[in-house]
Amino acid sequence: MATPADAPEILTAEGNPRSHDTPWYNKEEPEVSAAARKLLREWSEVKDDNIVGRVMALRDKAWNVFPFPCIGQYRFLDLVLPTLPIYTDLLTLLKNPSTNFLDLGCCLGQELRQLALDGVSPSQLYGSDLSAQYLELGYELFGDHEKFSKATFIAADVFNEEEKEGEGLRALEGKMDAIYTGSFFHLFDYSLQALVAKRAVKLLKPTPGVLVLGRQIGNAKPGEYPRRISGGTRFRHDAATWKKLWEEVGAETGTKWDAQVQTEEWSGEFRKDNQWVRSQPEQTIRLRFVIRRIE
Ligand SMILES: C[S@@+](CC[C@H](N)C(=O)[O-])C[C@H]1O[C@@H](n2cnc3c(N)ncnc32)[C@H](O)[C@@H]1O
Repeated sequence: MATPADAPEILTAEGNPRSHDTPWYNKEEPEVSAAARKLLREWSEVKDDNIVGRVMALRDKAWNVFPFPCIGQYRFLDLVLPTLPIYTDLLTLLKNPSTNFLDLGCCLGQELRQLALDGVSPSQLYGSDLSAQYLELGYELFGDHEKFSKATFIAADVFNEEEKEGEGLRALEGKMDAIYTGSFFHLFDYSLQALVAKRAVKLLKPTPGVLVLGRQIGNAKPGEYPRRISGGTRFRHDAATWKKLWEEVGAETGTKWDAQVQTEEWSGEFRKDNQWVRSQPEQTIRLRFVIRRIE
């Protein structure tokens, strides 16, 4: 497998990564998608005229927690789960009140709010993130402390193996029917991704049919690529390496997984000072996936 450690990163964060001059901090107003507008209007009862201001103010608070490109570029409003081919079936599954859904690395938790708007009971919805501040900012963005109080949010490090029984993510082990991971695996190198996948296997009910869903950035030339903010690398998959990781995880956990993967080319361009700027290495792709336990 290629390891393009010398692959050019088009943009890096130099100096203070929280500076508003960081390449992926978009100083312009967000173009809020129709789907995100609908969610903010119908779930959060925000008036149309107030949406952009609310999103910009919230983005700056989230940026100060950690300057992820998805925060700087307002991608915390992306609603990807409803675009997965399995979404209608997922809603049908979650009509059963004994089923549970976890968004792992949920950040502000927009996908969970969409599920609730689409009729899933908040008591079946779980979100987890390293940052308690992001979880709190999610309540602030969606204005739903009360309305969403039956949902469960857990601030936890997915790699923390020291949790006591009944605490943190450990409290959810064996309880989930589906786990969503949006722009999450791609934060880590290959060996850490394998650990996340094994953690997901533990969090799911120990039975065929359970699902791991998500999206992430990859590369047609799969391998380890340098991180832009902190040191180290993150592994960029193509469909074949992503499937292979799940084969390996299956072999190590005594399970078997069918991975359906869609890929598309993606330049990762964004608006910066009225220009389009490339943010990702050559041959970057986006992957959307539905991974189902079959044994
Ligand atoms: C790029 S954001 C993606 C957010 C969201 N899933 C989405 O699709 O919009 C990645 C999220 O993973 C969280 N994260 C990073 N490392 C983590 C860890 N070790 N354990 C749990 N969450 C982590 C970050 O705090 C951040 O909210």
